[in-house]
Amino acid sequence: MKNLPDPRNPFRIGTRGSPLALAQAHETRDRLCAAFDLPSEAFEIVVIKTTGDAILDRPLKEIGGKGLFTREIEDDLLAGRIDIAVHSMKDMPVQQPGGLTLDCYLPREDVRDAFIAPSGGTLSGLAPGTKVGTSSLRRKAQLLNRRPDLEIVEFRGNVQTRLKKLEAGVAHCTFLAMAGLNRLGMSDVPATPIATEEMLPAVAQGAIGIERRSDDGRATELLAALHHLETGQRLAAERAYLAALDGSCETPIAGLATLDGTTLSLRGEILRTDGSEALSDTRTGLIEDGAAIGKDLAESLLARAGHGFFDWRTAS
Ligand SMILES: NCc1[nH]cc(CCC(=O)O)c1CC(=O)O
Repeated sequence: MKNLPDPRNPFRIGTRGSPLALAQAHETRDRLCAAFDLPSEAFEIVVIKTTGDAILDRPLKEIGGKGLFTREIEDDLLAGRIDIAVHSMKDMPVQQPGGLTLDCYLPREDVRDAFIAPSGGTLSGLAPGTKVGTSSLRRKAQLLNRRPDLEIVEFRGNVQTRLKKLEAGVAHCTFLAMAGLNRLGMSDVPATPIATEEMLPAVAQGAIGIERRSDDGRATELLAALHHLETGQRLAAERAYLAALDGSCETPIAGLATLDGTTLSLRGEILRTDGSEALSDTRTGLIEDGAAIGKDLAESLLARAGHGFFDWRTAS
């Protein structure tokens, strides 16, 4: 490959500044160094402060929802201030702005949610009225669906902030993605993984995506060497499902694709925000039909839900 980055002309990797985002950017840099036998100085990690990082005291859906953490990074990418942007795919809208391409995924981490209770206890053993901290509409609805007797406490901030809130007694327990804990190397956190049959994760949970300007030939070549095929195939189905559901941060939606030989299975769940109703189903087909499987599953769930399933959106 001609025109490889070098320390005098480093390739700029844009990221948010949270510890998890930085870990993901470093993983991206390390993989690029290994794939092209380059020194780490050939890359520069550029930290971008986003509005979502600055506002910590309000629920995400009030300040702009999904895309809030990524729009400003995408502006820097379009303006040429960075060469690629590293994202948690779980936080990415299904469509990218014109001029940008998102088709490079790193190998997916553990997709499961984890139950975190520093003062002990199990998820099934929680006493009625226990305070559970989460700001995720999906986790809140899934939990209330099974345990309407629990109390949900709004809980934003990065992994470290949430753990501090638990210590301070704001809530008794919380949920975090295993992927985040693993990528941060936080094996000391008392985390119990929850089986996906028990709590279906968010679409794209555990996957890192790398975005580039569509016309940047160098970035296209560099990222082609990093792309993980199976992760891309699973996300194609999950994101087609999300797109057909018109999913945003404001709707409790879960979805997970798994591969077995030439077959892809996609399980999806949609819930009323208060947890009073949950609908789920699974579709299986050929891996290359992932996008159609996603759309088909979404449409059948929406048909069962009927008009008004998500109507709380206009009600409050
Ligand atoms: N919405 C925040 C967010 N985005 C991605 C992750 C975790 C890592 C991942 O799923 O890749 C988290 C935190 C969490 O849910 O615990």
